[in-house]
Amino acid sequence: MRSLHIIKIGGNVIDNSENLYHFLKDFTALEGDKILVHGGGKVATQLSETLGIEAKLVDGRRITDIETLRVVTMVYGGLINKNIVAQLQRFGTNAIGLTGADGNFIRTKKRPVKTIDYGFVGDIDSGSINPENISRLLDAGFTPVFCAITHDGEGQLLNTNADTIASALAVSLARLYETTLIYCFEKAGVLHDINDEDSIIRDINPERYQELKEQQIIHSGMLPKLDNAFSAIACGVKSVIIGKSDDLSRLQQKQPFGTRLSN
Ligand SMILES: Nc1ncnc2c1ncn2[C@@H]1O[C@H](COP(=O)(O)OP(=O)(O)O)[C@@H](O)[C@H]1O
Ligand SMILES: CC(=O)N[C@@H](CCC(=O)OP(=O)(O)O)C(=O)O
Repeated sequence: MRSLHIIKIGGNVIDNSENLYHFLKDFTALEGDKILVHGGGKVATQLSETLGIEAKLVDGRRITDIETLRVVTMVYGGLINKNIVAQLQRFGTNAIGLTGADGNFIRTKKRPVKTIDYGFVGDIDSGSINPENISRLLDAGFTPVFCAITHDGEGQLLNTNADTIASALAVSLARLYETTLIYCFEKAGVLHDINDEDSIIRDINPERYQELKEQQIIHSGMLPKLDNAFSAIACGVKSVIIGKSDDLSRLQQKQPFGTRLSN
């Protein structure tokens, strides 16, 4: 089975042009098939506020009314995606920038209204992704770069969390590839003390995860990231790593890199 790396970068890396430059250079140097997934929540929040549209997030998920959908489509599908693609092309990666609507790669369902109406937010289910289609792109020599925009198949674009997209792609492609999912962000990994970059927790299994949650060592944005990560492992993804975008080259050099999750 061929190996595949699915790497996700979040808003704090994208927002810092120097960090983004180094990350994309190291991403290019990584050998073998690979897919990049990017968020950009921080940039979307900044632009919303500039435009006088209040940004509302509940449990890390953006309430996406029609105005906000316009903003995130422009920011994720346009500004950030095309900027990343152009930079990758400069480094020699033949990147192709995609929303989930392009090629019908990721079809989602609008989140049903329960206690909260999230608006135009799309949830991924088991039929959302066709791995054979994505595999064809990889075989043709392209490196797909997915943003956080998906569609419902009936003409409606939807906003979908980028961590969730990365995890769902990894699960779906695990049928065809030996898949490694890597979440890159601005810290060195899951830290014992969030203010101490040397306090990396090298390995976490589900039992340790429970303890770390109870001790409130892991909180906020790290909770959905780890929930996504453990569900990916449970569904056949070979390994999940959470680490700093600046340290990606360590992977190629087989040096310790971030936090590794295991069952
Ligand atoms: N134990 C921990 N180690 C590292 N980060 C943590 C931890 N617990 C909570 N976090 C928080 O999780 C955040 C990462 O989640 P998020 O902001 O969703 O990432 P992304 O940049 O990928 O969107 C970090 O910026 C940090 O504030
Ligand atoms: C529904 C939902 O919350 N979508 C996310 C998509 C972007 C994202 O995930 O960006 P980061 O990875 O930078 O946080 C949002 O609009 O914030």
